[in-house]
Amino acid sequence: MLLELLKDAVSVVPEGVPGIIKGVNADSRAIEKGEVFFALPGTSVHGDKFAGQAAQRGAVAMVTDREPASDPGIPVLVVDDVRAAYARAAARTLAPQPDVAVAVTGTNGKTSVASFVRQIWQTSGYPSASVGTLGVETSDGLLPGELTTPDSLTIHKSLAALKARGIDHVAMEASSHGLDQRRLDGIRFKAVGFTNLSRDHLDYHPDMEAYSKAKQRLFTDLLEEGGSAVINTDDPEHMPFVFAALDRGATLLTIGREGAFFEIGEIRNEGYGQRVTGRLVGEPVSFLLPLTGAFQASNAVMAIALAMCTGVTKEQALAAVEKLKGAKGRLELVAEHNGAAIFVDYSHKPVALETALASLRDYVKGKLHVVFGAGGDRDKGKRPMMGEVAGRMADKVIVTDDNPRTEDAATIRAEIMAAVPQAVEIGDRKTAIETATAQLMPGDVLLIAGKGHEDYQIVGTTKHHFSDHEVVLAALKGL
Ligand SMILES: CC(=O)N[C@H]1[C@@H](OP(=O)(O)OP(=O)(O)OC[C@H]2O[C@@H](n3ccc(=O)[nH]c3=O)[C@H](O)[C@@H]2O)O[C@H](CO)[C@@H](O)[C@@H]1O[C@H](C)C(=O)N[C@@H](C)C(=O)N[C@H](CCC(=O)O)C(=O)O
Ligand SMILES: Nc1ncnc2c1ncn2[C@@H]1O[C@H](COP(=O)(O)OP(=O)(O)OP(=O)(O)O)[C@@H](O)[C@H]1O
Ligand SMILES: N[C@H](CCC[C@H](N)C(=O)O)C(=O)O
Ligand SMILES: [Mg+2]
Repeated sequence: MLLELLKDAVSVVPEGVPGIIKGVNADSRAIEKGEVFFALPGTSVHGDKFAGQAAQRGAVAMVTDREPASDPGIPVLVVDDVRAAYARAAARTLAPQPDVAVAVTGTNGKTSVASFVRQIWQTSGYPSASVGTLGVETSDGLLPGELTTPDSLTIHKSLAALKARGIDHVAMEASSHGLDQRRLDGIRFKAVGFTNLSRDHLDYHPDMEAYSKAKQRLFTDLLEEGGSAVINTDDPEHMPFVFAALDRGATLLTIGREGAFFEIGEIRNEGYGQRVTGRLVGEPVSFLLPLTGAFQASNAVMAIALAMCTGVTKEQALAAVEKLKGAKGRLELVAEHNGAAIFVDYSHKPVALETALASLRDYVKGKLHVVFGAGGDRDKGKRPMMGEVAGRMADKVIVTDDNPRTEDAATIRAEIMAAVPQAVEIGDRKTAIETATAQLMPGDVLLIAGKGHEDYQIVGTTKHHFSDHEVVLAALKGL
């Protein structure tokens, strides 16, 4: 790997760096001989603390954003935005990447939209992948990952592997953490999308404006020149994204009830699916979406727009959405029992929970039940908000555990229960699900919210195997 490649990422290459470098890494524990160590300002510690270890393991230089307190014994280069430099260096050293990348941001719907874009591309004849909360997915299967937007090095290793397999189309989820931490800065997107903005992650971002600004980076900084921006104008927070797109000189495609690119007209339930009618660039269109919940119509329309920005025709896109499969655990009908329906959903934020419960109300002839909790070591403000939503939207509420992590699980439950005192508290998630399923009467609907695709419960720092799907099916067998 030529040192030349680094020059794109940093303005001046320090004296003494050899002509050939092996690669880049921001983790001193994983540095290999011949690599350049990027010392990043972390949320818990600054990477420069580990410069000595990096040098000892064979780093040939260090790039960072402040003068190190002590001489690490290797050349040091100080840059303004070392996270961005790291992302660009990772991109250059691991090039090439797939030719066509699109990304979607927003509080809810990213995983669904990325998956739908991948499926539309695939059905239209483009080998493709999605990268996000579920991991890296292709038509061959899923490689699970840890983060929604992985770190730059992981992303570029994945992209390089996809390219090597002949995959040239990739749809990515851009989380606010990922955007703020520049994890995607080495990628230029041909099209980007904004779904919606509501409360989440205020443990990380100082306020909602900072949270929105982090998401706007996708439009202001990462969209390639002449690229396209798809915006859901049904969301009240969409305007800053329109301005960001216009500032960038992007082609603007609006979708929603008043969308100019796709105007959503009527959405009518057909069984657990729905018939969507509207206008695509003024022309009347209609498709049968085999998914539950009006929010999925919005996600599908966004995916149609992103796919059409990248070579898919209107006819291909409309045919492909009729075959869409929902992302695992996104308002997924897991079982029907005794005339009642049981859904698993990944709503772990107030608006998502409200959206899921509102979507299911259409199917309730008896009572709407919900079992949910809230994650530990995450935004605490969400807890009473989710409690309030459940109390208002459901008839029977059970509050349980959802990844308490290093927090006291009973305290998390109490913070939810404060806003929904009529709820029943059952900490053990398995018992909570068993109790709820045993209560179901004909015409009832049960929503098990928060975990979706997850197959674990994190208590302390230990991941225990736990799947809402498995517990539901086992509980029904016992009834
Ligand atoms: C709060 C947060 O976002 N942390 C992420 C961040 O870590 P950090 O930079 O703060 O790490 P740090 O521990 O302070 O260390 C600073 C630097 O020192 C380096 N280091 C550290 C120790 C050592 O011995 N040697 C060493 O070199 C680290 O590699 C790092 O470069 O950067 C790391 C590498 O990219 C991430 O793995 C890590 O994600 C943690 C595990 C995490 O839980 N993140 C979640 C909150 C997250 O990012 N979630 C979003 C949103 C999900 C959603 O949409 O709901 C996601 O995209 O998944
Ligand atoms: N367009 C939407 N509007 C409102 N709620 C939605 C929308 N799409 C999905 N949801 C709700 O949000 C949940 C998560 O959906 P999805 O995984 O697609 O979103 P995400 O943005 O990827 O979430 P995360 O930030 O956890 O990665 C769904 O299970 C559903 O309850
Ligand atoms: N990517 C999300 C996942 C949350 C899922 C939920 N089950 C929880 O643990 O809170 C986050 O880190 O906030
Ligand atoms: Mg996601």
